[in-house]
Amino acid sequence: MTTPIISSEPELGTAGISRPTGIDTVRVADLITQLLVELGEDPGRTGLIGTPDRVAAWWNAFLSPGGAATATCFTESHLNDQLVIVGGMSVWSLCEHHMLPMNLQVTTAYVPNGEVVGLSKFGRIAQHFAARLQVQERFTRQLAEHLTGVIGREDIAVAVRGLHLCMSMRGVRMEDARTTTVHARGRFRTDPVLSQQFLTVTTRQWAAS
Ligand SMILES: Nc1nc2c(ncn2[C@@H]2O[C@H](COP(=O)(O)OP(=O)(O)OP(=O)(O)O)[C@@H](O)[C@H]2O)c(=O)[nH]1
Ligand SMILES: [Zn+2]
Repeated sequence: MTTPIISSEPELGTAGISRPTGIDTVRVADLITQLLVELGEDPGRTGLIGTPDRVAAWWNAFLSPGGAATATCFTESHLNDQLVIVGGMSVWSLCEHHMLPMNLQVTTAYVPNGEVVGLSKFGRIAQHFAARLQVQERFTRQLAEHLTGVIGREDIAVAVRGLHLCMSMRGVRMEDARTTTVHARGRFRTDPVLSQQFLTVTTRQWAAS
């Protein structure tokens, strides 16, 4: 039987936002020691002393990066037709098929309607959804769906450009491959001008980076 590439749906929509944080670092360090042995290494040699603890600490930090997926909003009653694009955000996640890093460059956009969202929150929310074993497409959708809840309307667009180490440092070994995913909702689906403005700004930012 073929294993589906996107095989699981660990978190639907905005559900599961308060994921349990913290792992058993002692147990994880012990497992890393076992892995080193299986890989033919001597976990007691000088260079590897402390490695299992460091790896366990890294997993702990990766899975619970701090910062909730909540957003601070400010009333701006006169603002109801401006396009706000926050780009240049870069987060690291782990591909769930190979457990190798993927770098995700994220651009988000929305149209305020009497309220603006604190800009840093777009980055924090992106970090929140990156801090797990992921696939880029699911990350993109989770971010868009969560932001829809934050602004209380559907007028959200998210574009992500991914560099997958499983595709560049191993396997097919294509170092320049980049994957682009776009999730447009509300007016970003129905208004071609808005959609075009979003894509133009996004692609210009990516070209410049
Ligand atoms: N759609 C999608 N695929 C991904 C993502 N990250 C990794 N993959 C792919 O997951 C697939 C796993 O394919 P498999 O055939 O099971 O694994 P594999 O033999 O290691 O495949 P190769 O990478 O081609 O060597 C690969 O094609 C990866 O490129 C992602 O974020 N989204
Ligand atoms: Zn992979």
